[in-house]
Amino acid sequence: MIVDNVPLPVAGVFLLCSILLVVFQPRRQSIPYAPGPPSFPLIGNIFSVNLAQGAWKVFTRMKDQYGDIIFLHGLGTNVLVLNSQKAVNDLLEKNGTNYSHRPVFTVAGELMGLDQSLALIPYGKEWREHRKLANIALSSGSVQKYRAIQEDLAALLNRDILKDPDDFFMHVRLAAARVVMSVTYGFPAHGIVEKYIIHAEKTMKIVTTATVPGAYLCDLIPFMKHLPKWLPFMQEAIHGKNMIDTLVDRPFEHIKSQLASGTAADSLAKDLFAIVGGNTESEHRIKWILGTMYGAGGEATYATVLTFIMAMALNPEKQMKAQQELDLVIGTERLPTIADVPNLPYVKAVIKETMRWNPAFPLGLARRSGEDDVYEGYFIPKGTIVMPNIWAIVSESNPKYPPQEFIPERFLDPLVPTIDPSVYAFGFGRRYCPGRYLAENSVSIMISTMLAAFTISPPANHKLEPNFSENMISYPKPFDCRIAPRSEKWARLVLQRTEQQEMRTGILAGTQ
Ligand code: HEM
Repeated sequence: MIVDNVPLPVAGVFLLCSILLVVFQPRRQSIPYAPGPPSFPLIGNIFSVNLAQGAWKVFTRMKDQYGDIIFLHGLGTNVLVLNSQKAVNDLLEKNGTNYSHRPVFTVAGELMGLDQSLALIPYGKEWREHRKLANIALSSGSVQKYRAIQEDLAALLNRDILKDPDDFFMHVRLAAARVVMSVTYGFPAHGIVEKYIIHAEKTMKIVTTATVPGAYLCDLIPFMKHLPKWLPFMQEAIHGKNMIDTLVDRPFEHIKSQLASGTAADSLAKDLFAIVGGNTESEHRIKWILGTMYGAGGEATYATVLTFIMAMALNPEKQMKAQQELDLVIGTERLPTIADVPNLPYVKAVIKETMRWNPAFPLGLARRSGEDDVYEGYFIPKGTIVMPNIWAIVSESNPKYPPQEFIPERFLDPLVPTIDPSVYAFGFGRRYCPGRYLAENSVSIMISTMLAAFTISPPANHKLEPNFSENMISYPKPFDCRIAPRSEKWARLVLQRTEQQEMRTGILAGTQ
């Protein structure tokens, strides 16, 4: 929790106010809250888990003691953790009317302006308008027209890795961002776009830190937003707002001028303008939908592909099995395409296992309850922050196969079926990830082409340990591995593939 940048006396006054609020708030009825860690007078048990750092593992361990739902409370904030697929289904899927709100983030939402983005907009009329457009533009049918771009950009990723394998983190990051940028705005992969991507990365660091429930004391004590602007957390909010405004505005102005001059390529932007036209209200909406796609879409794709690279370096025999399947089904004369993936059951199992082994959003994206509710005999007050613990769902997914091990075969076992990650990795119910189909195509083409062209091995001089960051989006922490073409022939094929597409489309040539 970011409390260290608020002067102590100020924090003290607001802490006192919130304690008084808690003490004098109306008493609830006698239905008990769900179990949770020991509670202290006034501050409750809200500080017993650090919500901003790896809380999913702590909650999963607590499941043995407290069960499928865990309640934390304190300083006027209530948090309910859902530790099983059943609890998630019962609340987030079946009772979507009550559980499709997002937490109120005073700093990220109100002060930085993110409450205009589809991911944070309060559940209601405006969210439905945004969501309707996003669903049309990103439906499984609509995203088919981006397949060729996704394949081209996966080929470009392979070329970058071939030329400079040690910098694979950067190449994957750039590839994931390029896909979202090309699909969202139709911009080519080089030139000014790289500046947009660098800016987006810096902005997303701010966003993912600020949108963890309780990240700022001000989120727990909202009237702190009236404090002077010179306070460090207010300065952070002002800086965040400037960064977010630039992220949303700059590419939008760029695409608008391309649309006006008739030079815009196929993109979500073009589709959305065609659907709703361009009055001021709809322009504002389109601007924020596009900005959200572009912000939300890259990070999780990047995290998933890096997790795959780490899994391959740790599991050479699984990698070999996938390569044998590719050689048998596709041959050794070309890279796979998105259309090939359904014919590659083991490669598909590797992709699913990657999303299960370390899900990009281990604690989902938090929700908020709109009304008081009772579940399994426990009281859930209105305004409770609800966290689906995807990590716990993953752990319960198949007792026959240890959850911490990378075993794609778990998805091919007809006798003891494992839950498909599409059931949890992209969220739940009405706020389910609208970018799922696009993301699945990106992830599967990047993974299958890398499997076809390269062998990924652990570093020669030290043991590789699987370590992941513990933020809202979980990535592998920086690690070394060796990535080499499977043969000279594969190296040539990778180069030829990008040369052909550069000649064919010019999309990679950087013509702005
Ligand atoms: C592997 C890649 C991805 C993963 C694992 C992923 C996962 C998720 C998850 C877990 C949520 C929260 C849903 C909930 O509250 O239940 C979400 C929301 C969202 N995702 Fe994705 N996502 C990915 C890629 C994308 C892409 C490519 C886009 C856009 C092009 C996108 C756009 C969004 C948006 C706009 C939301 C907010 C939806 C709302 O609040 O109504 N995501 N995603």
